Amino acid sequence: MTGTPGRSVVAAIDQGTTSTRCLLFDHDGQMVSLTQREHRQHYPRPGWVEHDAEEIWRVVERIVPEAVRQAGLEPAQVAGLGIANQRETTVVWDPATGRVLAPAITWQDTRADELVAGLVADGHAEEFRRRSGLTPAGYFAGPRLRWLLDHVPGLRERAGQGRALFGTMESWLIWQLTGGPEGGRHVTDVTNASRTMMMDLRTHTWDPVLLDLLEVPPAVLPEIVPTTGPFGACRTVLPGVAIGGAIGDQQAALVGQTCFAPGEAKCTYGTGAFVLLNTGERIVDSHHGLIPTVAYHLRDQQPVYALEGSIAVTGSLVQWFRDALEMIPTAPQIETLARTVEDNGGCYIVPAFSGLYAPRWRADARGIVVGLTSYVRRGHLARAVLEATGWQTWEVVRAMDADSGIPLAALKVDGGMTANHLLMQFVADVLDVPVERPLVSETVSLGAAYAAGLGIGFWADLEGLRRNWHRAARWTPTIDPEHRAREAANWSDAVNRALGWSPR
Ligand SMILES: Nc1ncnc2c1ncn2[C@@H]1O[C@H](COP(=O)(O)OP(=O)(O)O)[C@@H](O)[C@H]1O
Ligand SMILES: O=P(O)(O)OC[C@H](O)CO
Repeated sequence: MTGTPGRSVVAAIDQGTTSTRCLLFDHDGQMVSLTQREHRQHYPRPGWVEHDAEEIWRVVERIVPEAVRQAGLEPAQVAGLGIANQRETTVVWDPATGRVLAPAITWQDTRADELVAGLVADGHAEEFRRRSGLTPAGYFAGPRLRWLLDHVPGLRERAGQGRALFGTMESWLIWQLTGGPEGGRHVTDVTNASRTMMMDLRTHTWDPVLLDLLEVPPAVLPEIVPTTGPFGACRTVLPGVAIGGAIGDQQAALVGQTCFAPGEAKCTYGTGAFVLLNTGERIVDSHHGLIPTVAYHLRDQQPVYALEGSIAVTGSLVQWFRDALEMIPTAPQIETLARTVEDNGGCYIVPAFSGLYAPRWRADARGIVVGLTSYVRRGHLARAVLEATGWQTWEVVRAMDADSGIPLAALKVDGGMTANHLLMQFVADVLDVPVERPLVSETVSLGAAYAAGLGIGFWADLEGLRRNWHRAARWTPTIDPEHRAREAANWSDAVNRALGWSPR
């Protein structure tokens, strides 16, 4: 065993879309304690989704010491801290006061779509693709920063003078943890920076041409560092504890699932769903709507890349079914309701609430329910809600097979929705590959802990971590291929009907 004697655990913060968790892991990757707290979601206009970054920081200040206390430990017994975060969510703050200068614009927010459409219409799409690897979309952080610079009074002037800082959530938290206005470090990890449309995917530096196109002053940007930092040590919350790693949450899940070899893939089913395929040192240029992205970069090693299919709406459709339509009292009860019927009754739901992300990237799509007849019951709708997640995964995996030339052999899954057996069986059926869930379902936190632990020498190498992965559940395909083909055709037809919706 490596690590410092007396320091027996690594702490991980998983700053997610709906809540923040703090987990402590021991050397075998076993969870020692967990604390969690939700934060508020703000929907000031249709298509806008905001968070209060100060509220999230207060949550972190509270839950991290709680997790250490719950484990019966002192901060001095924590070997290191790792951070995983919701990606693309854009924060701007005042370095003198540590106060935010605007609400954080989250990754689900569509307000930058128009701006991106303008950049594309002006012929800049290829430039962004060539340099950042990304097909321009309002999903990425750079366009959101530009929106803020254009709309928050005085922000552009402040930014040019170094009186405003930009960061994604991990950057904001690291700055606070390392001292805030008293010398906090303004850094971002490379996996998060690769989601901004401002970073050169090969050199891992801010690209001056893209900054010009987005009219972003360099003074506002954090320094890009590898996944394992250096980030410095905490001056508050866990004083003296080294921040050993920071990583976007979907990349963290890839690490937590130990998908370290090219060809290994995972899908995390939370608010949205994110399929990541490890492509090793190769950047795979997508022709089918996927995102080449940095998977992780361990200091002094070659960066590892991934191909990603980002699906905006999966678990949030279940939430909508629960809260807006009041069809079920709790999310897990969707499975009970769906099991009251044999099939979807001819009904399909395309949840294009934020347009459609991968592989179609159509900002002009909106949600539809098709195939309604008087035969359709609530149970059929519940099936259609769950099947929407399966078919969206199918579209992404098909695109991945085409782009990478590596047909998927199996899919490792995690996230809140994987508690749903009906859904996981459906995913195995439509993908026609086995689907596997690990014993430690908190893979995002585990991945953040692994990043931190590798950064500080608590764990020696990636390969050793594979021994910590244990299978808890496996679903294998059982569907009749002809039935699958018919249903796939119906789904594709439904998606086509969701495109190009532009109400007057
Ligand atoms: N049994 C279930 N069946 C289907 N969906 C579920 C189930 N349990 C939770 N969910 C959905 O999973 C999501 C929560 O998963 P989680 O991994 O915590 O998400 P996030 O990290 O995005 O906040 C919610 O959107 C919820 O609707
Ligand atoms: O917080 P999650 O799990 O919903 O993940 C959000 C993604 O990182 C957005 O790209």
